[in-house]
Amino acid sequence: MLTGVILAGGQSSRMGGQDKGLQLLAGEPLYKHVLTRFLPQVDEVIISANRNIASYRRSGLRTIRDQYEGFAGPLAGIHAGLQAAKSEWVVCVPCDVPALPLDLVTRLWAGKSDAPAAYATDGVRSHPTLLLLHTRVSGMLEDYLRQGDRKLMLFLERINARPVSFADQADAFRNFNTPEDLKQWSVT
Ligand SMILES: Nc1nc2c(ncn2[C@@H]2O[C@H](COP(=O)(O)OP(=O)(O)OP(=O)(O)O)[C@@H](O)[C@H]2O)c(=O)[nH]1
Repeated sequence: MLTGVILAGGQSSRMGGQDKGLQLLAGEPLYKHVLTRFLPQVDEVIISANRNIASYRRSGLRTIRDQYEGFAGPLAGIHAGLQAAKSEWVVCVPCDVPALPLDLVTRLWAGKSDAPAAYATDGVRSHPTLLLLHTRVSGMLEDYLRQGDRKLMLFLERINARPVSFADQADAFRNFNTPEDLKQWSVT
């Protein structure tokens, strides 16, 4: 069994504070585009959010809040996902990558080798929020967060996470941070 977690609990400051996952793209909330491509790859999807919980729950999906208050960043959402998962392995994706690879999970799974985690790269940049990880790293993550550390890439280095290249589909990582990004999508 594999649990999928959509990370949708950020502040969306570059989106003017408007919840990014709920912004409309082609008439559908951004997170729903992600869900369409993600759901067939996992057994269950959980939404990790910090506000507008009722809107996310309307999708019928289990929606959880971070245990670390105050928008602690993606690692806090990953932590909440690891706590909530019923499976040993969890795969996380951000709510703002509507073209995410359809073979994301298969390739992360193959690329992790014997490591407890694997994350995507587009051949140039790392995309650490597209991440497969084993629940056995929960304790380490909890210690890390409790010490006030928030840097996702640094944590992934500590647990020896493997990068997995998706250089053949770099466009799949296009994401949305500003209202202009959303407008651009409709014209391209
Ligand atoms: N659960 C959870 N998810 C988060 C948190 N911070 C960011 N995310 C998610 O992680 C992904 C990447 O976040 P960013 O785009 O870097 O940050 P953001 O806060 O959403 O947006 P900015 O404020 O504009 O940087 C997005 O899918 C966010 O929704 C958090 O504190 N908790």
